[in-house]
Amino acid sequence: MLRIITQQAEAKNELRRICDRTSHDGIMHKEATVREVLQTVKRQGDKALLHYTEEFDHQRLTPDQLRVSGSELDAAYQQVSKELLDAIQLAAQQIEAFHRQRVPKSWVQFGDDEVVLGKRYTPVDRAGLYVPGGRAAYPSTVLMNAIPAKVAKVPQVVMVTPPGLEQKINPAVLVAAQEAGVSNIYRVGGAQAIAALAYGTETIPKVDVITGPGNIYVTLAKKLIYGTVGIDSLAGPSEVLIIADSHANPVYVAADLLAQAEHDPLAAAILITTDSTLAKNVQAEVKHQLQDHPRRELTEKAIAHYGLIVIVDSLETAAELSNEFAPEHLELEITEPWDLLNQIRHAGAIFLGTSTPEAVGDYIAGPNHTLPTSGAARYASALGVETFMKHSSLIQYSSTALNKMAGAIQILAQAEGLPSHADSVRLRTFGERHSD
Ligand SMILES: NC(=O)c1ccc[n+]([C@@H]2O[C@H](COP(=O)([O-])OP(=O)(O)OC[C@H]3O[C@@H](n4cnc5c(N)ncnc54)[C@H](O)[C@@H]3O)[C@@H](O)[C@H]2O)c1
Ligand SMILES: N[C@H](CO)Cc1c[nH]c[nH+]1
Ligand SMILES: [Zn+2]
Repeated sequence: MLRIITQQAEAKNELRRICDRTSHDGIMHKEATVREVLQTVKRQGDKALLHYTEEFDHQRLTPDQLRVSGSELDAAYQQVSKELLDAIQLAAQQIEAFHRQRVPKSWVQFGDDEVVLGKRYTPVDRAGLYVPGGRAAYPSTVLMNAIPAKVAKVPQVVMVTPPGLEQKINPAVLVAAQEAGVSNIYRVGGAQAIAALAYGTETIPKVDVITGPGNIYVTLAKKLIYGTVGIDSLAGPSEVLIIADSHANPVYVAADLLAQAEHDPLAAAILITTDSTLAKNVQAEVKHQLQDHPRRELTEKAIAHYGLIVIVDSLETAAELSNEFAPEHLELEITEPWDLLNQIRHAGAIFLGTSTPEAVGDYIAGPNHTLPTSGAARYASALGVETFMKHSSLIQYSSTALNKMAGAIQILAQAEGLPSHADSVRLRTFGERHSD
């Protein structure tokens, strides 16, 4: 049952609890498991991957099965319908068109005294994509991760994904990977896959950056491994927060809540509304739509633990509560969504108006669906081309410019107790060492 809350203080507490659901005490024992998995893969390589795949995915693999073979990749095309291939290709075009619009560009600026400053963008050498595959297959996530990497011109893009039942990865995932130019695919999921990409094993190459969403184990592994390797963001169990007024359709609102809840028992689905009738209708509609739901058990779990309806007195209050939650997806199902937009400060992706279900963004609109969750939208953003790039600062000084700045540099260096810093400037300008 989706609960309805009317008290602001209670709503704030509940929203905090839901936001923190991936870090509360009950989850901490999972962190211990993940730490052990990371250490064991670091020490034992492929042997550990096979061990954990048997333990967590219940699949017994041989070392040569870790890498998906060319014949399996070819066969995948025979196993997807023409309609599915067309949809994958359409989504790929839309995602590529969106991501090509804002490719970071190197720049230089010429200032006074022949000073040149700038930034030079370069791709990472090797990227590793995590494509989830525990409770659903995600060909859309392949595209959302591989296409920005390709646009960034990353020379080598590899992918990991859970082995699937009977060692068979969903063929749509394999087709999407080929359409998007992934060079190698490895049959391993969970924290062990993240460890393999971060440390490298006999079969899987060590990468420079790991991107892609995943469940709590994957997300904890990314958090713990950061620094050994770059990561995109903490894109964990999905969440949606919908702000709706009396004009919203309860049938659509309920469907949009369930569309995120069905991802994971740890998914979150929240409605904040100014209309108490809508609240009751959505509550009834969620119950109705769950009746024949093919993923009823897990969706009901998410709704029961991390589902919520809050009734508020104004859209301003709704925006304020939403900002505190910082949702992965925010839907504005209100008559004037653009008017409320300037009050929204934190959200991974914002869907405006009643004809924009979040699923449009999951599959086809073009913006990336790999988004920060559990409050990370307060400081992080959607995956993008820039995730696969870094920039080097460019600085060139003439002797005139150096002479002008020499005094200030030496004073700062002395204040920091770093005499050689001061010398490196003084020797070029006056020719005396600090000891002279
Ligand atoms: N935020 C985003 O951008 C975004 C996008 C798409 C999907 N998602 C999320 O991705 C997740 C996909 O989850 P999933 O489970 O379907 O697939 P997944 O691939 O993320 O996780 C499956 C893996 O988890 C590991 N695992 C399962 N139980 C374990 C246990 N008890 N101990 C240790 N490891 C264990 C297994 O090795 C398995 O391969 C969902 O939470 C979904 O909401 C998020
Ligand atoms: N809603 C997910 C991000 O939380 C992305 C997705 C992929 N396929 C379906 N949905
Ligand atoms: Zn989704």
